[in-house]
Amino acid sequence: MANPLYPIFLKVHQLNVLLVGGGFVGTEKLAFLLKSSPEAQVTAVSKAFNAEFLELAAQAPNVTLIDDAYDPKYLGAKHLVIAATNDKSVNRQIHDDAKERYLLVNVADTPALCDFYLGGIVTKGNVKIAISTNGKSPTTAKRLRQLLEEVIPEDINDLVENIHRYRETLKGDFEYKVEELNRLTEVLVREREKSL
Ligand SMILES: C[C@@]1(CC(=O)O)C2=NC(=C\c3[nH]c(c(CCC(=O)O)c3CC(=O)O)Cc3[nH]c(c(CC(=O)O)c3CCC(=O)O)/C=C3\N/C(=C\2)[C@@H](CCC(=O)O)[C@]3(C)CC(=O)O)/[C@H]1CCC(=O)O
Ligand SMILES: NC(=O)c1ccc[n+]([C@@H]2O[C@H](COP(=O)([O-])OP(=O)(O)OC[C@H]3O[C@@H](n4cnc5c(N)ncnc54)[C@H](O)[C@@H]3O)[C@@H](O)[C@H]2O)c1
Repeated sequence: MANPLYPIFLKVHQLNVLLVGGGFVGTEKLAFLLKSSPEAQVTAVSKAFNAEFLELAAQAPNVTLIDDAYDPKYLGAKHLVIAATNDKSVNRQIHDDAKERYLLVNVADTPALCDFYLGGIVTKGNVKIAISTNGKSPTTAKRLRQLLEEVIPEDINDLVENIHRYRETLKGDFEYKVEELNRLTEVLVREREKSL
């Protein structure tokens, strides 16, 4: 089964996102984006915004609302585009205009037109896990997110912070640092193997 998706972790507070559509789906996409990245820079264009969308946007420092129908001029100076209107032909147009400009585009109602998917996201301090089902079952991505939120301990971040601090103290060449950090953390894998 082919699953060629390559996950990356975007700094959306330093990228410009265009979100078209301020209805149910637009709200869902904005909510998950802001949950993970509260300072995401988002320009939202829609003929109308629902109350929940307006409330979310009002609390976010970098969300700008534009009451208008989609126009290709809104693609200017953007890095990422999310099309979430309820008009398939408009969503298709946004896709085509974005591709013409080499922008990455997500069309919420048409997986085949997406350059990237938004995923289920688990955050525990500095640890972030993104989940996708290759576009096949968003409900499964949500359930896996909930499961991992439960089972991954909150103090996983203490481990990361401690190893980070130790890493900062390491002198020597790159090869030595790699060996030392691997030696130190080997026990994490070993203990797990023993308990299986
Ligand atoms: C993960 C999550 C992230 C987020 O939204 O940020 C996300 N969808 C979530 C929830 C969710 N979405 C839908 C349901 C209802 C049940 C169901 O269909 O399962 C539920 C569940 C619920 O709400 O309970 C309906 C739906 N979604 C898409 C379509 C169109 C289609 O498939 O054709 C339809 C049908 C519309 C219709 O029938 O009219 C499409 C996409 N949704 C994706 C992501 C991308 C694939 C991700 C992957 O690879 O798994 C992709 C391809 C594009 C995109 O949107 O990026 C978020 C959970 C976040 C969380 O809780 O942690
Ligand atoms: N990806 C997902 O997670 C997911 C989930 C459910 C539904 N969908 C699909 O997504 C689509 C959107 O559904 P919805 O429930 O959000 O609809 P909705 O009616 O709640 O919202 C649509 C929004 O698009 C805006 N809009 C319409 N035409 C526009 C234009 N030309 N320019 C700018 N804004 C415009 C409207 O003003 C409205 O705010 C549907 O096709 C639905 O099947 C996707």
